[in-house]
Amino acid sequence: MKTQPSLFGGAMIIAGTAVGAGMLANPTSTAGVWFFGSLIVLLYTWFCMTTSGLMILEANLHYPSGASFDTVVKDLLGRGWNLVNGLSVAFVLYILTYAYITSGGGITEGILNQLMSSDGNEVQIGRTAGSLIFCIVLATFVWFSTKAVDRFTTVLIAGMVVAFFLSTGGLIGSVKGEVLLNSIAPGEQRYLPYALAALPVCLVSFGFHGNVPSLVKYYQRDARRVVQSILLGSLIALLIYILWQLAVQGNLPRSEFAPVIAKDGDISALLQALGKYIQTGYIGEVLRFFAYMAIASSFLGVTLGLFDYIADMLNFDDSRTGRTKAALITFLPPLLLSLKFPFGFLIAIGYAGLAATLWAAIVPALLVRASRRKFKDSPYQVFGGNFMIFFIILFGLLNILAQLGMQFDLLPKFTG
Ligand SMILES: N[C@@H](Cc1ccccc1)C(=O)O
Repeated sequence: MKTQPSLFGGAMIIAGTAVGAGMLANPTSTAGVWFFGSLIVLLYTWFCMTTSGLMILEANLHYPSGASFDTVVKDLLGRGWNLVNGLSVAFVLYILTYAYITSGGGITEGILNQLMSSDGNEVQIGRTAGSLIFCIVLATFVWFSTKAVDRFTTVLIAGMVVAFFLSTGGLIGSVKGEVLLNSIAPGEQRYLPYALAALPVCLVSFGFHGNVPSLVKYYQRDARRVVQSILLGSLIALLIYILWQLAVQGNLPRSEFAPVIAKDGDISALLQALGKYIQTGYIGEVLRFFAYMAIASSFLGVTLGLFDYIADMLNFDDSRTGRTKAALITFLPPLLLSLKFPFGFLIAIGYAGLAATLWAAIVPALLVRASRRKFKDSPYQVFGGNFMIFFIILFGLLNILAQLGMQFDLLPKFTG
């Protein structure tokens, strides 16, 4: 008898994918609604994104293992939706892979330069080498197997958790009530107008949905296991985001976010601004390490989803040749793009949000509606009936509204 992979492994794949670049931008994008508002936005987004992940599972279970979006959407919603969905999935996964290679490549370059340089002998390997090394090393795990990704992601997340608690532990110790409550702050006193604008970045930070079909295969269609790992994985992400909000928004006053916002939420700008309020010498180093682990584990999760998606769509088998072909189509385009345009991280995350709303919120709800009509019996059904379908579509529409509102400057913009 084959033994089941552990629950922990699946939860790690989910949490590893979710916790990533989106999270690093959360405190800045929620500066307008500030701490309590951000808790509400985070909880709402967590609930909706977890539920939509479960909806993908429900629809997926009507199809053979390994069937991913392409198969399921085409059958349930038709060719038109499948085209829209396929384009938005590919767009999000590819552009995130690109974003991870640019930022992960930059950090790799920095670390290797530091390691190989000695007094009087400065080594500069360059951004291209950094990106190539980062991408090739991680891509090898994906090419090898899902199990290898699971193992390595677990190691990365362990490192990430340690770095996270070391850095935010220091920050949480110095949280000040008046900063957190913004009670003696000068400047802008309104919060509510900025609630909508906080949604899309939070949506990106709870994105893991490309991995649901992979998990169905991984747990050999054991629905209970997949549900548990989606719940556990997304709860871990939620917990980490709340602590992160507390660490940042409890130290850096709301009125001081201006320079960070001016730099599009750049993480080093954030650390610099924080530096005026606490001692960030070692915290800065550990936070950089944390960001690196977060980016690497998201890279693994996202490209695993993309890899399975491509293999399913182009009918590549699980042989060495099949996997090599899928790997080339997965990694080569974003790698080449990142070598040509090495600095496009934040712009990429922005576009990812809009496209992700479509396939990670709206399409899952439509899939469940269609599959409940088509199949009378389901091995698994998401709670909440038709109301939940409506609730998730509303969430998606609010996000699209927020994105468009920001694009066309129709929403009030918090500038610190
Ligand atoms: N949650 C990931 C991004 C992501 C979005 C959608 C699907 C998969 C991953 C991050 O914050 O980095």
